[in-house]
Amino acid sequence: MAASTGTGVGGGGGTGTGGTRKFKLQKESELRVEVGMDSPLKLQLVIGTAEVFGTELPPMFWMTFPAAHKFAVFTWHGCTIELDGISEVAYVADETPMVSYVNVHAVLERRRRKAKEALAASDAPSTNPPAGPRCIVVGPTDSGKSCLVRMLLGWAAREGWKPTYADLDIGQGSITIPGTVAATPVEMPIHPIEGVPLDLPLVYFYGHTTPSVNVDLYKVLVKELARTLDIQLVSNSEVQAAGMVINTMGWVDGVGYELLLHAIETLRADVVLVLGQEKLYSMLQEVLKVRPGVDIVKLHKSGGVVNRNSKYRQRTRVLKTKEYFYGLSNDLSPHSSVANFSDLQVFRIGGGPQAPRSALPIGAEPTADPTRVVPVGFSRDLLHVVLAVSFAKDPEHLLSSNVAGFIYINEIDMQRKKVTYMAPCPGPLPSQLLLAGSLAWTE
Ligand SMILES: Nc1ncnc2c1ncn2[C@@H]1O[C@H](COP(=O)(O)OP(=O)(O)OP(=O)(O)O)[C@@H](O)[C@H]1O
Repeated sequence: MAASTGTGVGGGGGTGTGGTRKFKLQKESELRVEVGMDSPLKLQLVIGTAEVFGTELPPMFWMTFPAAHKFAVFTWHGCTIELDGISEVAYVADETPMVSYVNVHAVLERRRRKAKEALAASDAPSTNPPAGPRCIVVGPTDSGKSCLVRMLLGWAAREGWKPTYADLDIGQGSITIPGTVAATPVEMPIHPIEGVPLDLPLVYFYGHTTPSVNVDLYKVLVKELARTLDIQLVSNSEVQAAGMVINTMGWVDGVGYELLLHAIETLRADVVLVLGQEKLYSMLQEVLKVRPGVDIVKLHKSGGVVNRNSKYRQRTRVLKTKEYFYGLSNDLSPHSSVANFSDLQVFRIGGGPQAPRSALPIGAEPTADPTRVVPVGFSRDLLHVVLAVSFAKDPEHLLSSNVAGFIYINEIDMQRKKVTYMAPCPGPLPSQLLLAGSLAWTE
């Protein structure tokens, strides 16, 4: 990708720059920015029109992007952008894959219209009603999947659709906290800083940030998510016609590849967008040719996508969890409560012997059952752990139930048998059934 560094006007762009500076962008170019690690950066659109990953910027309005944020401001027709604050990187690039991305949007748009017309014409409920496109975005880590997903959702919402956003990325997912698979309808373009507005998302708790910890559990949860979405979609033709945009993990080899195929099949994706990897594209083409009606499209990775190291990813995960309780700019006040150990029941999924040795064939070793629901006693091990509050009515349904939200364990008093926890809002918890994984965070 050719990149013309900083068409700075009266201040200059480039690396590690501070102060106020302007950038003039020609049509179909973008300003790529990496905010400094320690302080936020302000940005405003001075002239013309521009968008950040599918969401239009309001004119003459300073927006504050948090420290370490990486993004691009793209313009279809030309614009002038002003920055104020420290940027590690800020340069203008005139070669982007945006035209190919918007062409995909145009195809999805036609399919939505067709589904809407077909739904309007069919008066009797059917077991296989016409549906909008189910588009899944796949590719290795840091190939720009999440940003493409945002753009496709944003462009659809701008046309008045309400597509369903499903996020299967447990490492860097953006709907609630890491360690979950989730879905939510998107009614308006996703805010470049605040993210998806959470209008009762459907969330399943996996509890870990890598799928290899419990591959079977991950598959069960994706299946449950798909099943519940199917039920919801059938009763709402507007959402049904708008279809889905699905984000996936960047793990595309071995078990990761198997999980991708599982997701494509389980969520019945019919448009597979492969970002930035020829090998993955060929493999999927070969495997999916037996499934007619599935289009596989190869797309270029943007030259602007930034590689994030494991330290950066870990930091993002902590910030995302913190944001759940405190809000993006510390604008929420989480509530602290004390409960008796006997008031709450904590469980973990996975582990424990599957069957007693006596019930197994001679010579066979009992293996851990990855989907077994195991009670967890209160101990200091639960200190600083994030627990999910399940919607399950009883422990038998914990595996298949979605969750209402999360609490954080601040203190465990083993002598008085009391636990102090933080919840996003006051009042009793919607359920006493809690799920633990390996998600923890020290304030
Ligand atoms: N055109 C661009 N200019 C500047 N930054 C960009 C651009 N596109 C993406 N980025 C940034 O690059 C990083 C990686 O992009 P993104 O999150 O979309 O990748 P991903 O494939 O979803 O990664 P992962 O699989 O690891 O979650 C993000 O911080 C994103 O904001």
